[in-house]
Amino acid sequence: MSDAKRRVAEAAAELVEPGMRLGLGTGSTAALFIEALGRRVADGLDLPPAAATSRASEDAARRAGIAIIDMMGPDAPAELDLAIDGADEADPRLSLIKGGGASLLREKIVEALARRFVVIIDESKVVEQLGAFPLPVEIVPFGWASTAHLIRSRLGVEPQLREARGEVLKTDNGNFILDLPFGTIADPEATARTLAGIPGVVEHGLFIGMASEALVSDGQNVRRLTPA
Ligand SMILES: O=C[C@H](O)[C@H](O)[C@H](O)COP(=O)(O)O
Repeated sequence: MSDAKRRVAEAAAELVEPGMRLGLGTGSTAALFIEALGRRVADGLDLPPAAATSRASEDAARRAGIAIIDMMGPDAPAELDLAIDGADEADPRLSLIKGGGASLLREKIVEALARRFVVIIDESKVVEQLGAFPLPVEIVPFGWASTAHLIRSRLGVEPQLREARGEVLKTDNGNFILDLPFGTIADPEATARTLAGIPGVVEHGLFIGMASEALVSDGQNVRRLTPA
């Protein structure tokens, strides 16, 4: 699917116009978008500093010659023109599961600022119902097992603490990730509300009502999807 990722990344880079305030996503597809955007910047596209959604994307943007906003400082923006990011699943309403790369919190903060949020995905990510991809949830480390118990009892799913290289994974924000293997999420809004009401949950990877459109590729063509 790397041809598909490259095609949507390049199509997304063509959406960028001079002066646009951008949000830069995270993950393998977003990384290809950042590279493609960097080539346009090298060719003279003039952009104000962009908001990156992870340390990895900040580094990728700097390598590509794209200036970055200090999102820890007082100049973090109130609005962006366009955010571009990948996703793990998208349903016909363009409700998304995100966070496979553990960056869902910064992604949600940045993408909520965007007047237009374009999702770039390959065909394998388009689903009728969300949930085959385990739903990532960012939680604070304090009491993480208690938070997992509450999630289990309120949602009937067995949370898995995410590890990487044999250690508990820490996000860019110093938090942990629980992955929730629902199989199917019958009511994403209700699931999102339940998770938001559990102490210790910082944010979940359901992005509902945020995406304006998706660019989807099978490796040959790119089609545009809007929320059903
Ligand atoms: O935390 C990571 C993000 O939500 C990614 O955008 C998502 O996991 C998709 O990544 P990829 O483009 O590598 O499949």
